[in-house]
Amino acid sequence: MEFTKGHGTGNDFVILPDPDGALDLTPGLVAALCDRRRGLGADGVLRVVRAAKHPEGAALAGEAEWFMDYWNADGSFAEMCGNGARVFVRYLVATGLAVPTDEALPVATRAGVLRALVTADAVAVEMRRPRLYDAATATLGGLALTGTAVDVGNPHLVCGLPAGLELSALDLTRAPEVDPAVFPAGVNVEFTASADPVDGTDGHVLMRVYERGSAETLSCGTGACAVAAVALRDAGRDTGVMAVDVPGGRLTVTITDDSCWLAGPAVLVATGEIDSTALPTA
Ligand SMILES: N[C@@H](CCC[C@H](N)C(=O)O)C(=O)O
Repeated sequence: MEFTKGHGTGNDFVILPDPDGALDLTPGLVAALCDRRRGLGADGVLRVVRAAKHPEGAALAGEAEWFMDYWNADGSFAEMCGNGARVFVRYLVATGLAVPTDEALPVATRAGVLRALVTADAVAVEMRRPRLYDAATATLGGLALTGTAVDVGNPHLVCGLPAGLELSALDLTRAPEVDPAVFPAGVNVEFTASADPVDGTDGHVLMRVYERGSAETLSCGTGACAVAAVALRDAGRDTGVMAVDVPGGRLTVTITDDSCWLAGPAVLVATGEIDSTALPTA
């Protein structure tokens, strides 16, 4: 099985080319590939399949040639992955499966068709505009933090830290507890602190994330969009440009009246072949 490994601000993925949708990708195989000791190791898998050849992509095949079949490291599905989409587009362009033009490149996902713009240093994707919809609590080792639930195609809970508590003090080796009635399908939880202004932006936020299906990661693109929307709301604004610093680097989120662009580096680091018979079995 051929693979490429890539990452966006440290959020890393195994990319599996499967243009005709022939691969029997199972939750067990995904979890084995993402195993950091006995597999390749990754936060998730991106299967590159023609939209027309994937049951969830077929309806979008008229709008986008390629479908991003995204899986979390534990073998569960997610509707959307912002960094995954950026790395997916980097792969399409690097392998010649798509040719970048001045026009934004469409990509089909479980959350609909997104558009991407590619430069040498960055890939920007237009995400769904974040929708802030509820207040909810995350509890972490006895610390209860109230935050804002946000829909970015996938579910998020954004919790600001109280004054005096550093992001680095949080223990994210365990999942934060959340109310399953508010998040019946689980949730990605972002913890945030504000930071000094960055030139060319309207605000600057630091964030750590515990991802549904992947545990703590170095970055989460949809999470950055959710965090930016909450920070803008807290500043009394609906639109603006936010720098979001994650442990793996910096993402820039630009929210307008009708769009949300997520931008940052997207890097391919290796290509090779996997001996799937040597992977741990589920
Ligand atoms: N890392 C991603 C989000 C991946 C999906 C998430 N774990 C979920 O289950 O919703 C990103 O960059 O957005």
